[in-house]
Amino acid sequence: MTQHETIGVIGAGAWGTALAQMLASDGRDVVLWAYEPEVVQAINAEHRNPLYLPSASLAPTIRATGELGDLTGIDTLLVVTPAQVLGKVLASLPRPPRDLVLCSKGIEAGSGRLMNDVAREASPGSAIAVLSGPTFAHEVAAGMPTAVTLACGGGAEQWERLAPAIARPAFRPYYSDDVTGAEIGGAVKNVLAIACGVVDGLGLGQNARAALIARGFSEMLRFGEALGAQTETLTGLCGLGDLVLTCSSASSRNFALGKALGEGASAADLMADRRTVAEGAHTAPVLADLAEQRGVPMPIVAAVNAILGGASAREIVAELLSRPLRAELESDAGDIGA
Ligand SMILES: NC(=O)C1=CN([C@@H]2O[C@H](COP(=O)(O)OP(=O)(O)OC[C@H]3O[C@@H](n4cnc5c(N)ncnc54)[C@H](O)[C@@H]3O)[C@@H](O)[C@H]2O)C=CC1
Ligand SMILES: O=C(CO)COP(=O)(O)O
Repeated sequence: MTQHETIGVIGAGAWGTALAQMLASDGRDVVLWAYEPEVVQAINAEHRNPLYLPSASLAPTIRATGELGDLTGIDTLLVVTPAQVLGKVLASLPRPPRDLVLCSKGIEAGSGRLMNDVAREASPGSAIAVLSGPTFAHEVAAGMPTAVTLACGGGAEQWERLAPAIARPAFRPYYSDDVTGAEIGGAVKNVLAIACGVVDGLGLGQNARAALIARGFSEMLRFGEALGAQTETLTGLCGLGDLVLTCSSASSRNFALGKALGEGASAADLMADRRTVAEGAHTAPVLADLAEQRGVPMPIVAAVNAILGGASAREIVAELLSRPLRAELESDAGDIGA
């Protein structure tokens, strides 16, 4: 039997646990770092993660640990913490690994940095890749077919190392070298998924949701262009693909958060004491600031930010609908003077 390299996964929420299970599906050893001691205990004793992914039975070759030092000597580490703690967790690694594959979706509050910039500083010398796409954790854990963008900052040479380590029969990575684009797709779609949830919660119908997806995608493209992302990256799995998935299903925590807001729940109540992460709620304020600083119009992102800040969802949607009529494409704006 082929001797596979051991892979490490940092973060045993729903997504880290699902990725560990997918990676272990060829019989390889996976070391999974978990933040909570009870998660370490449950995975090692019962091969389950009742806190974050109760539906999955986990492979016995997944070994959980609470010690980041246990990842020392593993060349490939997938990083799957919430975005806001990624830098802190990586800075606690005793030694930077050869390859870091970032799977978290968000922008750092305060600094406005994408995760690859955060990781570069926290883990100097590691080659950085970004894995992102339409990937509900429970489906990946169940072995259902899934495709992702694997954007390799280390180019084709890094892809040659990572693709065989990560691909499985039902898990297909597609190569890209656009790390910035892959990250922007995942971060922005979370905020747009909240918007679609709000529209659903308000009962505004499927036409409105489709309009939000299309106009939200324009915002993603504009922001991506301002930050140097390739448009083609954002039209792929990690942009449009993930946007369509999370804007259409209450399996998305971001969509579900938006739906509850649309139904009238208060943002403060919904965010208090929540165990699972809805990254869009953390990304919206920093994304709205970045867009404003760079002069990128992102009215849907601004609307989500306002609702998360306590504004009435119904009033904010009414404001969005009363904006002046304009050209759909910026390239046509000059024709009608708008
Ligand atoms: N769940 C999914 O289907 C997918 C999630 N993602 C992304 O993966 C990242 C992680 O999300 P999930 O695994 O879903 O999380 P989750 O919502 O299932 O669990 C929360 C996670 O945060 C960890 N955590 C809480 N406080 C922490 C701290 N101070 N330090 C370190 N870890 C802490 C918990 O241990 C747990 O791993 C997010 O950025 C998310 O956007 C990406 C693709 C799919
Ligand atoms: O990113 C995801 C699927 O690709 C998961 O979305 P949620 O974080 O909204 O559940």
